[in-house]
Amino acid sequence: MLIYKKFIFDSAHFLPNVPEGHKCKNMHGHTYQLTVFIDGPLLPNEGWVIDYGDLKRLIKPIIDRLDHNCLNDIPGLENPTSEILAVWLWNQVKPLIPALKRVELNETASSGVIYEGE
Ligand SMILES: Nc1nc2c(c(=O)[nH]1)N=C([C@H](O)[C@H](O)COP(=O)(O)OP(=O)(O)OP(=O)(O)O)CN2
Ligand SMILES: [Zn+2]
Repeated sequence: MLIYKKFIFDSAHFLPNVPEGHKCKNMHGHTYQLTVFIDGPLLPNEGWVIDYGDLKRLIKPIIDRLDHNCLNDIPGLENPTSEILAVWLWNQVKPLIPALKRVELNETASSGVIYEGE
């Protein structure tokens, strides 16, 4: 069974590698929405795959590194496109939650990325 939990965070960024004149060369901010999907068996006693509270406890410290910070200042996020941030989030979460199946990251209401590992 696939379950999910969403996290919202606000971060500033700019994209250093876009051409001069591209709007994303300028520092700006987004309210990102991250959805993590966990795949596992329905545990018969608990009646759940994993406690949503445990997901929050494990993932919130990662989100706290991003929230109200400039992504470009974080090692590995020097070029913080949605794609690179999704891979970075995957690499942070996967060791903590091996049952991680997918991350979905929305940068805006209309733009986002889905990553399921290599
Ligand atoms: N493939 C990618 N393209 C773009 C990325 C990205 O991470 N991956 N990022 C940006 C910028 O961060 C930009 O701030 C967001 O662009 P966009 O979705 O075009 O934002 P808008 O709010 O202008 O989009 P609307 O069309 O108004 O919804 C650019 N490209
Ligand atoms: Zn942006």
